[in-house]
Amino acid sequence: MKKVGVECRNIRLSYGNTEVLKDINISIAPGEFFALLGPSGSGKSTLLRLIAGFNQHQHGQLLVDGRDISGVPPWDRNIGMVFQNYALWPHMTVWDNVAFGLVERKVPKAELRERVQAALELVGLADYAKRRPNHLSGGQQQRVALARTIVIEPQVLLLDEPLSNLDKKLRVQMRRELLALQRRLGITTIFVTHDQEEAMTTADRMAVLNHGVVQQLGSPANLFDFPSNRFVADFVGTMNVLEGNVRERNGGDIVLGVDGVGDLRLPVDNETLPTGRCAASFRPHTVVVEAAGAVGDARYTWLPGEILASEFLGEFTRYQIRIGTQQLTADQTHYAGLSKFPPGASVAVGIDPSQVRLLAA
Ligand SMILES: Nc1ncnc2c1ncn2[C@@H]1O[C@H](COP(=O)(O)OP(=O)(O)OP(=O)(O)O)[C@@H](O)[C@H]1O
Repeated sequence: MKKVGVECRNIRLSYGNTEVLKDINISIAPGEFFALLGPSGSGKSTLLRLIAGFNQHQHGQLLVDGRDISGVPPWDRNIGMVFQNYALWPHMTVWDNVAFGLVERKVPKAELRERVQAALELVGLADYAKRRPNHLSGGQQQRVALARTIVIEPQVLLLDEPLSNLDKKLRVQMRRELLALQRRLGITTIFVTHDQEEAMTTADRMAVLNHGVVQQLGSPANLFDFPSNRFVADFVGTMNVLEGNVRERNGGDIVLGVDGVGDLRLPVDNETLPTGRCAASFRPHTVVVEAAGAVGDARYTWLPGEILASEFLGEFTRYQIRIGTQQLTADQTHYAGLSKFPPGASVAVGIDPSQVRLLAA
């Protein structure tokens, strides 16, 4: 099957006076697994439904394979969508659910049988053809919904939070299956989720949406390592933020006077030398915690701190630490027998300047 690209050009959509999508520009490559990530109400489902043809934008263009399909009804789009609640027909067997789209399209019987069988095999449900959906587990129902969509051989597959009804373990298993299936079929896929882990583990690239605006678009690693603003930094993973004023510039370095803490010397990219008020942002796993007074690695900037609280999460311990008048989070890898710092302990907190991103405050 031909792989097609999907492009949103200057798309705007309003419900009454409320602008829900504001000038969306996204270009998805043929065969790409693309995630739309954002909090509740950010406009993810509205955009997905717009691509499916259930919502109509008032401005801009929607191109599939270079052709503007704005105004083309859903059934003429060759786009398949899997809904959050699966939307299976409870009175029909698994077979009939999967066959439905082909019956509608008046596909000849022999071909229909072959395609339904192949779709069920693809999702590992060939032995469940005679069951009804309510006699299946959540994961199996999800697979039926996928088979039902894939069987019509859409050029684009849209998935609206397809894993959110499953428990955590099954969700992890299903997202791997989904990715493997997508790779096998090579079908351009757009996946909506509010779960950053789900987006990061599956997507080739993703867009973070907030209030109907694309905040940033890129590979998961790019967004995680180089968030372009505070919203993305906070939404994709956990981020420490220390606000302050740029006090001095020195070659490739700047000195940030962090409120209530003191100076932090940071290397910056010359082209983006910031001025004025800034936020030094860094991930909890890049922070090192040592006993107060220990001689720490010279690569780090060391600040005195006090443990406020700790959470043991198995693989690591997450500390809340007070430094000056601010608070930060530090994740320390856990090893058997390793003692932990109790609340109230004085510690030295090491910040790795190479891992700090300066963002607009
Ligand atoms: N039919 C509608 N009429 C009016 N407003 C709507 C309609 N559908 C959605 N909205 C509004 O549009 C905004 C975006 O909704 P949308 O469902 O796209 O968000 P979302 O990011 O998918 O959220 P969630 O993760 O909760 O599904 C919300 O403020 C919502 O209230």
